[in-house]
Amino acid sequence: MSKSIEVKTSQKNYTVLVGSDIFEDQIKEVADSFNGDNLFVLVDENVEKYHSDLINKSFEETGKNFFLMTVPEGEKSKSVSFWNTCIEFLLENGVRRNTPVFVIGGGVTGDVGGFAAASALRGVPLIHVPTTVLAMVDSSIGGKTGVNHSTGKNLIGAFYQPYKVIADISFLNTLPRDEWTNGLSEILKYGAIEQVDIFDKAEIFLQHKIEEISKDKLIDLITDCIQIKADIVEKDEFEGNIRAYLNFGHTFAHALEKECSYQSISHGEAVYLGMLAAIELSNHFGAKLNPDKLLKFRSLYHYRVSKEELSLEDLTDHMKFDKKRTSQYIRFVLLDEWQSPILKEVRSDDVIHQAWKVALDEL
Ligand SMILES: O=C(O)C(=O)C[C@@H](O)[C@H](O)[C@H](O)COP(=O)(O)O
Repeated sequence: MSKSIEVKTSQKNYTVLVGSDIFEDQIKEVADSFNGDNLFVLVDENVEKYHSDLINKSFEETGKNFFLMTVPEGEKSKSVSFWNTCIEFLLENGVRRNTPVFVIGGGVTGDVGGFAAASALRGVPLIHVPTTVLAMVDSSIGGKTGVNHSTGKNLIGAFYQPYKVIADISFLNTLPRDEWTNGLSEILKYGAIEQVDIFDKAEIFLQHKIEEISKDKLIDLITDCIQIKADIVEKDEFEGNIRAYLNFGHTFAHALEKECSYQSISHGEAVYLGMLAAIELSNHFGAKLNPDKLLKFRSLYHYRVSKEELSLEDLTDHMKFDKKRTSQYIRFVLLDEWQSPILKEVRSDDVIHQAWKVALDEL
């Protein structure tokens, strides 16, 4: 079974294909749709480790020359310096405006590789091949590309829509368990901001061992999430208003990731705590949200950081670089009720600290 979603944006319309064992055929089909003789491939080092035979065979079968570069794992690759390495790789090997660049990996590879594709020659065709749950349901969709800066996460980048997204769930077979949980947070986010039945569908992660999850149910859930994101992106491509709702929990999360030097906490682990903090903050402003909807999934998260290591003042300071700010105050995505997100400026650090405390008690 495979499912496709069309994403319509001002830059381009594109297809997101979700299925199992679709990689090889899709690479050939996409490669055939371009005239030139060359292809570029940026691939995450772990994906390459487990899937190099499939990747090499698939690109060899296109009959074109392919230049392949490995992207080291981890958030350290989301840097200006590694973006520059990608640019040198593309330019020195003769990338042209019509040369497709395939970016194969999770959120880090997609973000930095996507930004390289967005900026080389002011834009070359980008094909996202997300290989993690997080990248399939979130980061490969909607055109956000970029790298981190010393002042904060994702502060340099561009909106650059891909030519196509190929989400082959067979790559998930080699994904470590904690990486599944990393993606679960973004799935739960869609439940919180938009579609209540996502919470029920996400229970497959509680009910089954990863290897026993039905492929059809997984494809169904991933497709639902992509459709929610596609609908939001179509209405507000450049985050003028409602796209910011996709940032639910992220103002807290990005601060946590920075405080942990992007090492001892993953993006998804941080988003989970960030959503708990955002729920507490929403309740402070009058919502009546029961956090059990999220806490039900707590056992799937294995944190390596303790609350004693974290300073509320430092965490709150990091939030001051958040991109959603339009004044001196931090702007949060909160909920009036489940599936009813709002943007709200919060003026009191004490109120923010209280939200942090409640979330960090989960550590
Ligand atoms: O696509 C979006 O818009 C999102 O905000 C999705 C987020 O889940 C994602 O983590 C995104 O990369 C965060 O972007 P940022 O603009 O807050 O850096």
